[in-house]
Amino acid sequence: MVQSAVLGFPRIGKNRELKKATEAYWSGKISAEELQTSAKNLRLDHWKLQKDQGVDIVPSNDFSFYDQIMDHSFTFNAIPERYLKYDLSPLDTYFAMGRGMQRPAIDGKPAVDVPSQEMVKWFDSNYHFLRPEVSDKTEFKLNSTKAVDEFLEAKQANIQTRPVLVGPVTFLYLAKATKESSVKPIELLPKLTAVYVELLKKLVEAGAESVQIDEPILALDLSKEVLDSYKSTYETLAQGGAKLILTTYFGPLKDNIEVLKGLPVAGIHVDVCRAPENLDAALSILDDKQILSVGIVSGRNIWKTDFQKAVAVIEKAIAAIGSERVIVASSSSILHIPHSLTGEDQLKPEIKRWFAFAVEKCAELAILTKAVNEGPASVREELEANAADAKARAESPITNVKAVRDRQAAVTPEMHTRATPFEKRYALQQESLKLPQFPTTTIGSFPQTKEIRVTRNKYVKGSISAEEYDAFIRKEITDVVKFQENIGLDVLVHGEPERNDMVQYFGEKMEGFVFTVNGWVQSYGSRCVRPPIIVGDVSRPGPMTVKESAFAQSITSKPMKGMLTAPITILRWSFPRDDVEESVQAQQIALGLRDEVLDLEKAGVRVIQCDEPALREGLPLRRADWSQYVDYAVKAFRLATGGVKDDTQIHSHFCYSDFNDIFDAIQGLDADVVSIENSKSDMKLMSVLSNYKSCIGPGLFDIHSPRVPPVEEFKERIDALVKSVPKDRLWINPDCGLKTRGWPETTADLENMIVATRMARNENA
Ligand SMILES: CN1c2c(nc(N)[nH]c2=O)NC[C@@H]1CNc1ccc(C(=O)N[C@@H](CCC(=O)N[C@@H](CCC(=O)N[C@@H](CCC(=O)O)C(=O)O)C(=O)O)C(=O)O)cc1
Ligand SMILES: N[C@@H](CCS)C(=O)O
Ligand SMILES: [Zn+2]
Repeated sequence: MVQSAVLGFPRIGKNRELKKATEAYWSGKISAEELQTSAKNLRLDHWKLQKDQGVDIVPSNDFSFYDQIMDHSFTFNAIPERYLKYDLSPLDTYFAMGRGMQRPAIDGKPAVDVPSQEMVKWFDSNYHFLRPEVSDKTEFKLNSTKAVDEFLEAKQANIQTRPVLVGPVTFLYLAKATKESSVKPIELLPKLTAVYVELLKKLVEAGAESVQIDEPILALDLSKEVLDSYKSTYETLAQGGAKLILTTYFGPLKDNIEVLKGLPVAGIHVDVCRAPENLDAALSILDDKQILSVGIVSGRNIWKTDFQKAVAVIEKAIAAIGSERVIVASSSSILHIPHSLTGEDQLKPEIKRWFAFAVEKCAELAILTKAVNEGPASVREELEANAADAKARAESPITNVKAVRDRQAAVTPEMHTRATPFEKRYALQQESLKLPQFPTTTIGSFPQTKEIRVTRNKYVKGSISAEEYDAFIRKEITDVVKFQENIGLDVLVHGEPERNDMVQYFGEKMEGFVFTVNGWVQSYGSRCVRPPIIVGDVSRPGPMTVKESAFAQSITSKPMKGMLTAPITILRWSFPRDDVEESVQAQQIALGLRDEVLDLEKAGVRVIQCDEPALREGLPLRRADWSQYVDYAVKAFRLATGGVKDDTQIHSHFCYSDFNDIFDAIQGLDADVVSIENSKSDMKLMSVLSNYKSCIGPGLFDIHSPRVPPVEEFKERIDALVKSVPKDRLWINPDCGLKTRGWPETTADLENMIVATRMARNENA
């Protein structure tokens, strides 16, 4: 019999219970025990839910208080010394690794001041993980039995789960070596693998029938050294005695499939949503006992699975190896999609029928499994309904809007190019903006206070009027503008108080998108987003930001930066269509933004920032596919911004990435100023900065942490930057927007940043 499996379930909870409980713990409103109880209840709910939908193999240890990779750092004792010296509880040590900690000495306990670990994107998704840090001094040992405890917790509730571990090769590949270390992380594999064996033995003792071991890096281009390490690593892991299902996802395995041949694992999992060719590749290397887990229900998008096509794929696997050896699975963890469609009653029924969220994906897995086990007739109604939904979507008029397609057909190469080269137009901008050396600015958002969120919530629910909400937003903008003037920033922002989210807000203003009320997806830690869904051709019916930016400019003599989200970020942080190329969707969004940019310019806004933080994460996982992506991504940005006058200054912003990979693309955007996250990545940008041809503002402080760097730290960072960036090209700014910060630390951060900038100006005048 074929079995169904989920590789990981969203942990945040139907109503973001985990977010609320963790944040309540951080603010001292609930105890550690209360937090643990909430987490336990959620885990139990989620196991039951998956079982109730009919899933055979449900995961455990997919739960995390902050991030599953950080859980592994913690489990295997890859905890940098800086988190251990304060004698914090294990839970607080863990959270300090995730979000840093800064607190004064209290009750005889010493003051704590420690930044968080580096946060990076999980492959090409909008989820972020905390990069493990290792060194030759790291003493791997079993520091936590979380995986075993959660397995036993489920067992106690009579639910047999399959524990999930991130594989040791992936863990070390994603890790970085501490500065003092002379060892490459991957060289630590033998030491780390020995501890994995210990953990696997414990899981087997506890009763685990099989263990899911995730090696997603197999979808990347890998060096021979990394590929060669699989054989010895998995031969050692076999000593743990667990039946291992080695899990790959997010892309084609291509030649990497060869390293899986002959590995002592019970089975392998491949993603056939992203890469249908993985099926044949996997079938070609399995031995005559190994299981094939077919990842056919997408863990990355919200579209209903095409049952007819999926059944054909599964039947092919069954024909090749027999039904006892086939598992029908989600393509990856379904962490990346919202919890459930229940309650999304605002969605038009004719569109809602196109979607499946996490709970519905579980039901899809059960239906597909039944279809192949008991024959299509056993689920005839479901198959017919699914086919009718697909047909209705294909025939919907919103998927092909003539006016949008005509406009796309009329795009010319000239529309992508500014009239004058950077050097000349920057001189004109300097003349008009009159900015000092090392101009200071922020990335756009200021603290989204409880009051802002609650007021917006009232407006959305209709308990305050549009006029009252507008007046509230104007007051917020006024306060933020006055604050920036007082503190001495040079290029101001309006603070983005009217925006629920930098992508959702724009989606809501454009045609072609739909929205959820509760479709939250974890982005990092307790932070969630509600990605809009692109269902049809996209266009912009009217101005989206002009009212707020023009108002903000009208109340100050300093330059006000208009703030937009750029095409690729709108596309990537939404759920894109799967029936149209992403390049086409990016161009549609770009045309809408082009109109907005020109309207802002007309309204007297002389500096316009188009944030493109998702540019790096959009890079395909394989280098061979990069140039095609970079080409349309860069064109989309240039189409959005290329129509402005010479003295209108275009900014862009990037965060959370390894920029070395996209440096040429960033240069290709032809923006006048870019701000780039830098503070947490050990200033690793420095090596490429001197090659950048326009102005650049490497971020000076980490906005994810409440920790306030002292003036000296800011000054050291500026001094280091002055050595790499020409003095007339360096801008000073934070890493990213300040929306997640409170006002006290925002004020202190910016004050310190400005004091340090003034010191640097005096020294470099
Ligand atoms: C820059 N980043 C972003 C990414 N993706 C996006 N789509 N958007 C981004 O900004 N990816 C990379 C990074 C990830 N960083 C972040 C940073 C911050 C958040 C965040 O703060 N998320 C908020 C939710 C934001 C939001 O949608 N707010 C709405 C609804 C607020 C709300 O919860 N309202 C309550 C009622 C009010 C109350 O009592 O507080 C409710 O609905 O119950 C709004 O402001 O209107 C978060 O809270 O997690 C995300 C990613
Ligand atoms: N303008 C946005 C960019 C975040 S990446 C902000 O400031 O929040
Ligand atoms: Zn950012």
